[in-house]
Amino acid sequence: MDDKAAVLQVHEMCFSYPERPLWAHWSGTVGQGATLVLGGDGSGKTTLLQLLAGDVLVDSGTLTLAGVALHEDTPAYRQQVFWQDPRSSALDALSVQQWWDTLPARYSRWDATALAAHIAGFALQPHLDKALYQLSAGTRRKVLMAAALASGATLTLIDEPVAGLDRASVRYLQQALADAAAQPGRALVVAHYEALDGVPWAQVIELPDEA
Ligand SMILES: Nc1ncnc2c1ncn2[C@@H]1O[C@H](COP(=O)(O)OP(=O)(O)OP(=O)(O)O)[C@@H](O)[C@H]1O
Repeated sequence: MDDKAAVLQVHEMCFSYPERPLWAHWSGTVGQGATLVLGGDGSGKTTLLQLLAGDVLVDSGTLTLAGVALHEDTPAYRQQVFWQDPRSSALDALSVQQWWDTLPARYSRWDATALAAHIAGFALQPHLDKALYQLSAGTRRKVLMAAALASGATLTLIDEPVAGLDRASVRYLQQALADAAAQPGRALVVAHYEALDGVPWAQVIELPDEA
């Protein structure tokens, strides 16, 4: 990819867990549009999203998002990222609406009109006053993805988007991802264990299976 078109540049990234090396001097770019991270169980998809988010720090190497280097200005880098681990319990006590209400102050390009469309598209209206811990895994994912898509964040990271989703929601997600990916200057990175049809992927990053 032409580096000038890159939203995110990764240079010489190294990262290992104890006894599990994952990245050794990897360089690459993520451009505008939708990127699929494809890999089986344990291949490192979630870790890659955490690294790109600046949530887990690289052992060495640099990540630069829209001109901001993570190691030089970590808050400014993270400010441009939407990342919410679907397995985290950090938001559990909040209702869906309470959590969403915190987000326009956090994301300068938050799109309330898009959120209203995602509520309808994912059939979330009956769940807005429920606490996140009360939601099924599929509904919780839809709540996270509605926020991710509406955030307008320069880099939006989504892990395992279709787990627990009904067919109508998967169809809506494909369309909503395509629409978000068409927004200028926006990169969406989606991790999934197999190809996800119906999304115009600009790029695929394939991870080798766990040895
Ligand atoms: N905190 C950790 N400490 C040590 N090893 C870890 C840790 N988190 C993940 N791993 C290991 O790193 C590898 C990649 O894990 P990761 O969760 O990133 O993969 P994944 O592709 O998202 O897998 P899955 O789809 O099963 O969640 C796996 O071998 C996993 O066991």
